[in-house]
Amino acid sequence: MRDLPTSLPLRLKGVRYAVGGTTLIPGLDLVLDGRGPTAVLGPNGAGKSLTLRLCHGLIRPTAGTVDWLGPGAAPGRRRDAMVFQRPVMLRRSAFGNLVHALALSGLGYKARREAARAALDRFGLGALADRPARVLSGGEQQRLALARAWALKPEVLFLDEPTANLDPTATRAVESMIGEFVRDGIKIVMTTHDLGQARRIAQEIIFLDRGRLIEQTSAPAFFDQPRTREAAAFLRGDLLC
Ligand SMILES: Nc1ncnc2c1ncn2[C@@H]1O[C@H](COP(=O)(O)OP(=O)(O)OP(=O)(O)O)[C@@H](O)[C@H]1O
Repeated sequence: MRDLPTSLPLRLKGVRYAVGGTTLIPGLDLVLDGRGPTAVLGPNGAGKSLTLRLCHGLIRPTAGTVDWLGPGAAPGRRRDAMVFQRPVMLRRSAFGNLVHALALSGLGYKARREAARAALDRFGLGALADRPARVLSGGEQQRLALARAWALKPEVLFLDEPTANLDPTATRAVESMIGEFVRDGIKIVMTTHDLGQARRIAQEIIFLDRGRLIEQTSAPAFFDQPRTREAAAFLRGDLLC
């Protein structure tokens, strides 16, 4: 068990995000603390992926601020990782992909090879170590991407629809890995369209609609007694308009 994340809370204050004159996120105020796992829910186009990308620093807000406020937060210190719906694998073996990511994080030759091996073994991927990563199945690649992220020892892991293209068996395998991350003390923030998955995994729900934060609440409260008309309609499967 790792210590609780020390870089959190992460605060988005007055965040606006626009592309080419079109405002996609009009103004987002959000605080992510050590509670969780957190599921970010909302209809297509609600701004879930953009919000994760803003949190992770992949895109910069047009206005407003994104700040890590915890006692362990320090400028330039990497404390979060992100895994995408379609993982990006380099043209090398599964093991080579992990070693490469660990090299970029600054680990020396021997340490990164040991850490890569440990990550593959920990998640039952040892048999895939020498296979070219790009020929692995979608489920195997996603598990490899998660093992690669875990090997970097993030405090916070952003997952953007990690099981969107996976069959039930691969989905279960990914959810089981997420469970292990949580037990390791990693704060999970994930988007999903699978409400069953959100119920299984999340303790906190962030519900977005049209780039706005509509609700941030505990998962039981969200599913049993949504406070807003938008959330209730979303849970009923109604189109939001
Ligand atoms: N680079 C971009 N240029 C223009 N529009 C964009 C860009 N990136 C995202 N958008 C738009 O911003 C809105 C929010 O996108 P985002 O991907 O965050 O939605 P989402 O909630 O993750 O949706 P989904 O559930 O469909 O994946 C969408 O309408 C999308 O088309």
